[in-house]
Amino acid sequence: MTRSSRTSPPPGTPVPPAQLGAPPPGSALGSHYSRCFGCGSDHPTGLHLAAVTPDSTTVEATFTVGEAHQGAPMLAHGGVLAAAMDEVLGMSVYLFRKPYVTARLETDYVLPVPVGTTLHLRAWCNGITGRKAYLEAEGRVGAPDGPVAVRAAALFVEVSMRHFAEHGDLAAITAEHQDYEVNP
Ligand SMILES: CCCCCCCCCCCCCCCC(=O)SCCNC(=O)CCNC(=O)[C@H](O)C(C)(C)COP(=O)(O)OP(=O)(O)OC[C@H]1O[C@@H](n2cnc3c(N)ncnc32)[C@H](O)[C@@H]1OP(=O)(O)O
Repeated sequence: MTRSSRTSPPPGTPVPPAQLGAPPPGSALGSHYSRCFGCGSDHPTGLHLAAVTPDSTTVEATFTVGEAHQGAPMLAHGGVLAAAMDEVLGMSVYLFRKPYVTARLETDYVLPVPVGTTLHLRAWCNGITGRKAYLEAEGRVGAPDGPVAVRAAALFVEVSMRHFAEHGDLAAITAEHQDYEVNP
């Protein structure tokens, strides 16, 4: 895809290996928050993405475009597709066992995506330097090797758990995240 220098790792940056504590290959990845628009099971109109990691460093998920996701009649809304890409990108960087947030998200829309289409999503990390993680994702139509409909590249920035405590809902975080200490 056409990526800006802001979502491309500096030349020579290695692809990070699987982290100690990452889910083993083949694991299903749970939701990071039950009311998340992307993956939360309690979100009434969310995307309900459920993902697996085949190798502890990349993420795969499927997303079937429904009538609630339309922009033009019976075609997926681009912002919904970007949200699905953001979610799988976020899930993939979460494999590195640190909290990150999206700082920049670039999206190429390659094919129109009709309602009823199942997109096979995949996301992976191209490199991490300091707090910055450089990620990429694609969505393919109908099968893991189907035609590419959407591509995305992103810069995620590592934050401390205080980011979520200061700007969000500390009680909701602690209720669902015993894996992170909020005030380390
Ligand atoms: C609930 C509990 C969860 C627990 C943990 C589990 C999480 C599991 C998540 C799973 C899935 C998530 C789902 C999708 C993820 C979202 O959608 S996250 C929500 C959307 N994103 C946001 O709200 C982020 C809002 N932005 C910010 O808070 C701040 O701008 C940031 C991104 C934290 C950066 O601020 P900062 O910490 O002050 O850092 P700053 O020094 O400005 O930048 C650091 C570096 O990044 C660069 N940078 C920053 N922004 C940009 C940019 N836009 N373009 C290029 N470079 C940039 C800076 O130039 C700097 O580079 P260096 O000088 O170090 O070379």
